[in-house]
Amino acid sequence: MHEKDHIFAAPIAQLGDFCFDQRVAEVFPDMIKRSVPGYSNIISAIGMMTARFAQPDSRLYDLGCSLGAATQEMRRNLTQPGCKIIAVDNSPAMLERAHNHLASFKSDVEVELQQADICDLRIENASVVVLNFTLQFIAPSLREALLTGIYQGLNPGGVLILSEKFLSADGTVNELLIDLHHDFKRANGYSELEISQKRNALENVLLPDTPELHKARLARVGFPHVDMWFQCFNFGSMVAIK
Ligand SMILES: Nc1ncnc2c1ncn2[C@@H]1O[C@H](C[S@+](CC[C@H]([NH3+])C(=O)[O-])CC(=O)[O-])[C@@H](O)[C@H]1O
Ligand SMILES: O=C(O)C(=O)Cc1ccccc1
Repeated sequence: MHEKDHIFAAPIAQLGDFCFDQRVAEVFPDMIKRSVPGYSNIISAIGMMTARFAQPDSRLYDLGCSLGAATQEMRRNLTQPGCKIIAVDNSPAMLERAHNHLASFKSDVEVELQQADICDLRIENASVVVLNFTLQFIAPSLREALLTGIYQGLNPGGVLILSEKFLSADGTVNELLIDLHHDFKRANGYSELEISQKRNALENVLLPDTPELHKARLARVGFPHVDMWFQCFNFGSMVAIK
């Protein structure tokens, strides 16, 4: 059903920056499953946390929704009345496919798809906010303002689920985790060329922070309860509760 990711399989003479265009959108489910250790566990847990944290008559946000995998899991696990899921991405190719993907499931929950820059979005009356591997693509200078907006838009008792690729503060461990991630990609059928070309394409685009920086920043914007709930190699997910 879904296409296999061969985007970096042949040598690319002028390797530009990685972007979420139509070619990436077409192979995205395969790409993310073979590239992000723990991705499917994190998606399941987003559903479980939705079941716990969704408040009646509130909004749930999926920021940088891509094809809507997290949105679908939130929708499937939502039991509170009067809720609406707002799924946002700035890539038209992703949003078009998210629309088709979400339309293929039956559900009574209202989902609003928005093409927008999440940094320009006003978050309101939120009980659940998901940033599933999206903050890492936002310019570092804009990250704190985005998180401040999320904190302010969350209701008391609301949750932010923040999944990211991390940098380890210890250089030796950092190298180990990156090597293990490359082993994971090899085991999933990616060649050395695919691994190195994608790494170069992501270099200026995906800028990871350390877990320590994430925690300090989440505390600074106001979250009283913050911790990592999952990590596999240099990928993981944090929870922040208001
Ligand atoms: N400023 C921005 N505004 C809106 N969207 C953006 C912005 N910058 C990047 N994006 C979007 O963020 C998404 C990041 S992918 C998320 C996976 C998904 N959450 C999943 O659970 O499957 C993560 C990855 O590919 O590693 C892409 O769709 C971008 O278009
Ligand atoms: O593939 C990688 O190296 C990653 O860091 C994960 C990823 C997954 C999908 C799009 C961009 C980055």
